Amino acid sequence: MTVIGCGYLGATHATCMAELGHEVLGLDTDPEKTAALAEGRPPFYEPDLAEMLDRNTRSGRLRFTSSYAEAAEFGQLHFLAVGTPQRPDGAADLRQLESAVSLLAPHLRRPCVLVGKSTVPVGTAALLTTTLRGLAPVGARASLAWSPEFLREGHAVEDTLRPDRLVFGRSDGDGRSLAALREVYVALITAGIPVVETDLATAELIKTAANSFLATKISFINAMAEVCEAAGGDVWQLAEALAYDSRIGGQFLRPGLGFGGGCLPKDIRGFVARAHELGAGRALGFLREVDGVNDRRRVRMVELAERACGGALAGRRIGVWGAAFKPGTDDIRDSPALAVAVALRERGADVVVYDPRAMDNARKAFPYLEYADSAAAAAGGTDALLHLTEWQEFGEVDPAGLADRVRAPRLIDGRSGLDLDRWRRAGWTCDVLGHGPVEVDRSESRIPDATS
Ligand SMILES: NC(=O)c1ccc[n+]([C@@H]2O[C@H](COP(=O)([O-])OP(=O)(O)OC[C@H]3O[C@@H](n4cnc5c(N)ncnc54)[C@H](O)[C@@H]3O)[C@@H](O)[C@H]2O)c1
Ligand SMILES: O=c1ccn([C@@H]2O[C@H](COP(=O)(O)OP(=O)(O)O[C@H]3O[C@H](CO)[C@@H](O)[C@H](O)[C@H]3O)[C@@H](O)[C@H]2O)c(=O)[nH]1
Repeated sequence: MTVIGCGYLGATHATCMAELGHEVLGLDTDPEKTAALAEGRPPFYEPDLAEMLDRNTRSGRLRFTSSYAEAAEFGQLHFLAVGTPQRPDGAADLRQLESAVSLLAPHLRRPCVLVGKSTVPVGTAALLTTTLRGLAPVGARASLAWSPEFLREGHAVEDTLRPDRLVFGRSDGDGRSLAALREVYVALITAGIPVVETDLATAELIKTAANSFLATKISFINAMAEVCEAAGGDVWQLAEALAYDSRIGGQFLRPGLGFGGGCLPKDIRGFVARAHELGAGRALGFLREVDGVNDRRRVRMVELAERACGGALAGRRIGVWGAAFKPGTDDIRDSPALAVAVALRERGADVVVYDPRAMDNARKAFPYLEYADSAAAAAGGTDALLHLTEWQEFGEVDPAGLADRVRAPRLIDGRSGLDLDRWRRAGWTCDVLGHGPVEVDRSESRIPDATS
């Protein structure tokens, strides 16, 4: 099989497929990426991936190329894992997918199945089927299926090898695609992973619906945080009490700085845009509010920093702990932490950032921010310290040792994971996003995605 597009999703998928015993050829148009992968080095940080990649490249089961002719010759199953980033108008940009199918199709010589794994607006598989039919030689008998991916960065390997479910979407009467997918995933299916076999449109929709639900859950609890701030309630206790209700559950109910990353923000916007095209825009109106609540978390964080600095940020030094959009990854796409860091800088603060894994990516994207090489160094000499990505390392820092190094021992916690009683005992003033009085109407304010 081949895996076309070897980014966060594709490199992990290719490696895990090889781990399951398949012969895999990964293809990417970025030669630096394929060169690193071929040497067994992932071009990004993902726990457990490096060792598995190294093992499978050394065994020869996993290889990489940038040649579509080679890929067409190699496999009868071609997974499509290229990017579907957000367009300026909010819709999904499908050019990488269109290009991948257009480049592969003319080389196909024997019956094969293309399987989309990228996250797409409903109707994309039908469009790509037309492209495929137009460009593939008749004898190739190429068909297209859609099997969306649900892995989380930071848990990508375990999520690929032990997913909650598999979704196989295929066009009417295309038993060949289903048989091929069942064969590829036989080990997982035998282990009891549920499979939903459906049509192409439903498969595409399942993915965007899942991400929309997750985003909605996060924004729901962050909306409760806004109300708690106004009413003097404690959103953490509220979340805990909701989580005991097994119908609600505790996952994706952590209040704080909200969601970022290369998936949830763009996927809810792409879903809204597509629903409008289909004349079903009203059905997804609530997702705009989900997005709006999420934006306001970033605005609120900046306000808390401003207040902690006596009302003005100009000339103040602010330490930012975290650059990745969440712990466990070096991915900074639409990172809430960096959006806040950039907004503080724009308001005149000197901002110094530290992240255990995402420093290189952050430096490349925001060379004008200052970077420190440790959590303690980022805190040094600051007027306020912001905890914005909940890496375990930050929870292990001794606040007493840090208090002497800062200009003022003020912490603002935008995430969970710090023992704030300990920080307070060490002399720190601690504000928590989600507590404290609301002072201004933020309905019109917005901090745009700093990484777009
Ligand atoms: N990152 C995740 O955790 C995750 C999880 C589930 C689904 N997804 C979805 O998977 C898709 C890929 O996401 P990602 O995070 O891996 O993106 P990414 O940007 O990290 O990877 C995309 C890769 O495709 C390559 N590429 C672009 N055009 C190409 C072409 N024509 N031929 C071959 N390679 C090409 C790029 O060089 C890049 O390496 C998106 O649709 C995303 O929404 C991502
Ligand atoms: O209770 C929570 C849970 C998460 N987050 C934030 O939400 C964002 C997304 O987190 P997560 O969903 O764990 O990360 P992703 O790797 O982006 O994974 C999502 O996006 C992928 C790409 O579509 C899907 O495959 C996954 O199923 C889906 O969880 C991050 O910024 C988190 O900090 C919260 O603020 N509160």
